[in-house]
Amino acid sequence: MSDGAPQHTPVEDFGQIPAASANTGNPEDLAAAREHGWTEDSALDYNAFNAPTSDSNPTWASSAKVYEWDGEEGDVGPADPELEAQLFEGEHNRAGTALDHIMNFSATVEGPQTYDPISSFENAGLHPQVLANVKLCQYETMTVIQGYCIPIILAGHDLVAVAQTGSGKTAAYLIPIISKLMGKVRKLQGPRSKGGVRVRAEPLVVIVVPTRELAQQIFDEARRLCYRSMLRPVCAYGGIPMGINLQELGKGCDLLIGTPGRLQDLMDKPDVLSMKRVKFTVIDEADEMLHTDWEQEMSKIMGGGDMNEVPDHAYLMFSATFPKESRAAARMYMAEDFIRVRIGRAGSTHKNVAQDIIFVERNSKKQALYDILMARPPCRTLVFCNSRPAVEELDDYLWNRSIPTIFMHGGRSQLEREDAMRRFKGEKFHVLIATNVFGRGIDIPQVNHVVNYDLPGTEYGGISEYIHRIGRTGRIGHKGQATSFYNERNEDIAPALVNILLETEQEVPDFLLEFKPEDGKAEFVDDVTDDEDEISEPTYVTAAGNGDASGEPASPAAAEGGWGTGDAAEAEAPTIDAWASAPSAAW
Ligand SMILES: Nc1ncnc2c1ncn2[C@@H]1O[C@H](COP(=O)(O)OP(=O)(O)OP(=O)(O)O)[C@@H](O)[C@H]1O
Repeated sequence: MSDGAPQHTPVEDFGQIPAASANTGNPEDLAAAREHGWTEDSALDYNAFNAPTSDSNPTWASSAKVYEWDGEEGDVGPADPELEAQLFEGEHNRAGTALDHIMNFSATVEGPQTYDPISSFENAGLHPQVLANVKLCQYETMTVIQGYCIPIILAGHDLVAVAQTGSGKTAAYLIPIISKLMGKVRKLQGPRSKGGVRVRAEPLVVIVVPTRELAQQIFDEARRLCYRSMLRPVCAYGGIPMGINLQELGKGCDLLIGTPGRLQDLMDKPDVLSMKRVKFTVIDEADEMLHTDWEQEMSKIMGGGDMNEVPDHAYLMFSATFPKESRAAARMYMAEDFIRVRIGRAGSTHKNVAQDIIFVERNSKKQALYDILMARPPCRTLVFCNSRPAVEELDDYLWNRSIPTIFMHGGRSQLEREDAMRRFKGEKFHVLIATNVFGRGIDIPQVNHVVNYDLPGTEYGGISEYIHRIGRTGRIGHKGQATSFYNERNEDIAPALVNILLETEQEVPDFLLEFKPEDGKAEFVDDVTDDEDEISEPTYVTAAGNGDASGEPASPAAAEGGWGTGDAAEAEAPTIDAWASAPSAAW
């Protein structure tokens, strides 16, 4: 076991010495793995895992540095070269060359009002510092979901937005929210700590996500987009000492990003956290968060405590999948005039992920995976199993065959989870074996291969989970490979799987042909729109899209890499002074 678990060598045997790095399995396997290019695992300090954690432990991702500016000399603070390098030069995804496959879906907008989409960040009317931060992020082309969501969020609507994995949904909500708040922070913001005295956190934005790793990732994106502003993001999730959260919240907080359990705990401490100023509540991976498993936490977060219930509070929900039952649940929380944006079919995926389905009997899976890893060039690989024991067993097996592995599941300590994450990002060619905890939202550059060692049957999230898992590769215009092991036990997912293969023009293997619809075309009965009787007097507006999933651009603008006319919504980027003096319609 490569990332901290003591099964292979008891922790105490290492004393103060870092663990030996080399896998100690069969010498032939070791030689074969090295010859193939699977690199040595790096040394791991087991003592660090056993060190007592304290509130000042600097290793927690939630303690990462944020830009601090009190605004006394203007809304935009001076550059901080060291932080700037850390935020923008570190490893994060840049758009790949196959961006057209996520740009050519048609968009559907449903709601009482529509907004022309915009097609470039320069013309989106963003706060100049947000625009500068977008440039530092190297976001050059605006993705379709961003072009539709930015004007809707700037206009203050409640929104449900569904778009393919890796299409930039996080920035689609963070950019307009941060832009709208920047320049108004002084007027809106809650207390700030002075002289080290803790204050009560009164965030303007609350972002709820299902996993700790996703909270950390969105926190990082918020740190980038809030750079040089007065806005202060804070991240709070379970598994770390509550004191760490209290310390960060006590400095003041404008954007709070967290997991539901920890947010609920914090809301139970009215002297620590007040929701009375919240202007935006964002539910990311919304279909997952609206699942009945989270009902108690979500009803508290959506309306509990002293939550701001004035209509100037917008609710935004985002996901790549939004099955019908989640859509019904979402409406409970939305204003009557909420807008829905769908890029392509809700729950669809793009063609940048090549999907192979391979028939493998249950007891041959380990060897099959080993063979695949040894047949393909080594790359950053993510392997999904459906249970924690299966993850650990597979990790053991591959590790003993000299493949560098890391494993991750909800049963690991937070220190282990954060270390696993750091190492997976830091090592070039590691294989991360994980449960569904890693299935959604996680954005790690150069994950070139995703393997569904266990396909997610209905009880593990079904086809939605499949879409999210394979979406860990092929992100934002990069190409990726997904391989899934199939046998008779996976028949429950077979019809839906075949539909996805047909929709994305992938080969349907012989053993799945019996599930192919007679006319050979993908059939989706549930994912097009809601039944009319479930919606209160809707006015549907279907916006002209820029194409369809076939990859054919629908307009010359799409062919040029831009799309939509968006004239009405587009505006010249204002100066900082003009921005600060502009009247705000809502606030
Ligand atoms: N306009 C853009 N140009 C280039 N890169 C972008 C742009 N917008 C976002 N990105 C980058 O694309 C990557 C994927 O974005 P993000 O994680 O928000 O995708 P997502 O749609 O939320 O995916 P998922 O459904 O898997 O959560 C991130 O690394 C992000 O920094």
